[in-house]
Amino acid sequence: MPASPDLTSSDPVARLHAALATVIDPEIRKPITDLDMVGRVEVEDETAHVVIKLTIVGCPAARSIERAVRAAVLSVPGITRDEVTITVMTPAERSALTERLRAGRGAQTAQFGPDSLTRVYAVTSGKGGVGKSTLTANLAVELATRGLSVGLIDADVFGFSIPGILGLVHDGVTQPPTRVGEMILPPVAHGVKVISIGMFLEGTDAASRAVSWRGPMLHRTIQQFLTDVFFGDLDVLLLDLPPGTGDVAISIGQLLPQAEVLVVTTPQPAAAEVAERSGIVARQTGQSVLGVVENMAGVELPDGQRLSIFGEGGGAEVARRLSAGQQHAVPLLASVPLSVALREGGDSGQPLVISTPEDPAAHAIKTVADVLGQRQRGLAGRSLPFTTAHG
Ligand SMILES: Nc1ncnc2c1ncn2[C@@H]1O[C@H](COP(=O)(O)OP(=O)(O)OP(=O)(O)O)[C@@H](O)[C@H]1O
Repeated sequence: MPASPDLTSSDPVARLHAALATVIDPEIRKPITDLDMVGRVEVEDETAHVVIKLTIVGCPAARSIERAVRAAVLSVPGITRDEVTITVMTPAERSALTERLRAGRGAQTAQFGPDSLTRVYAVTSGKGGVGKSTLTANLAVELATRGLSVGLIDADVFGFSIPGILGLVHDGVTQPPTRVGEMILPPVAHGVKVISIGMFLEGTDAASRAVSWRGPMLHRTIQQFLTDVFFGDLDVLLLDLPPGTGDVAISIGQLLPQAEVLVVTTPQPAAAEVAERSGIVARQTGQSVLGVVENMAGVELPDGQRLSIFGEGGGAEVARRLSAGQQHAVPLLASVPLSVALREGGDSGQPLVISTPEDPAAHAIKTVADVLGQRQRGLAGRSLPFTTAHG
């Protein structure tokens, strides 16, 4: 741990360290000084000589780190020139860093176990195409804009759409995560740490990206996401599950028994039964159903008429059915109307909650975020292995 930053120190090297402590690794989201990425720091006349050790060769964040380091160095009073040398950590330094990031957690141990303070929400639906991924992505971004540390696992292995919705697909290529040894650093989109099976598949054509896996392999993939992906200290982890009641839902039940489940449905009465089933499976695997979100609900037209393409009442019906025989009623958390802006935001990688926050659909999504953002399992008061002020 570095000495506490002092930008006013009379020692120019101490001032440089203080300035470098403001540079955050964009992937790990910690100050580079906490990550042992700063090597030699010297001052000669008014020139700062700084050695930065990147975690891996060809680190995608290299450019932005270098830019931030130069800006930080030149912001120090008395420094007018910078000599920044970029090198790479030795394997020993890298594995020491990986160990520290795991904070004593063994290589094979999953994050977010039962004693974790992270709130885990699995978003499920009975049918496909009801807007589960769109809502999950918007909820994650909304929670991140509220200052929470948010991770998102796209466990919809057959229809992974989260990277596209969050703007992580460029020219048909999904931004890959960075690997540091065995550790995988998830790309960050709109403040959310995102991991998706789509990031591990080569090629841009549909055939090479089609996933047809059996249960055990799906289970291993989700398990790997929970062990090898470095999420750091999260307040909230969201999982976008595939539609239905298949293997992934059961794996999540086993791997994350404390997960609470959100059931997404359309207002169509026929969809209610299948949506109810996904909630029941979640319960059978020991998870609790937090609530129901109705999506693609009716919209008010300019002439005041209501257009309900998918009918009315499906959300309330699913909530009613899932409440039957339960000690606590399962609430209908929100009814998200059909929205062109919501669809466009998904297509352009600019989620509605930040691109058009005044849209009625954004308001409904924020109502759900109000519930998810309550920090019953938050990190407050926990002593953490890293300084969190910048992380
Ligand atoms: N409220 C809404 N208004 C308009 N379009 C919406 C709304 N919600 C979702 N959509 C659009 O509907 C389509 C399906 O949404 P999405 O991919 O999120 O569904 P899904 O339930 O995750 O599907 P699957 O699980 O099959 O991948 C997308 O084109 C999305 O932009």
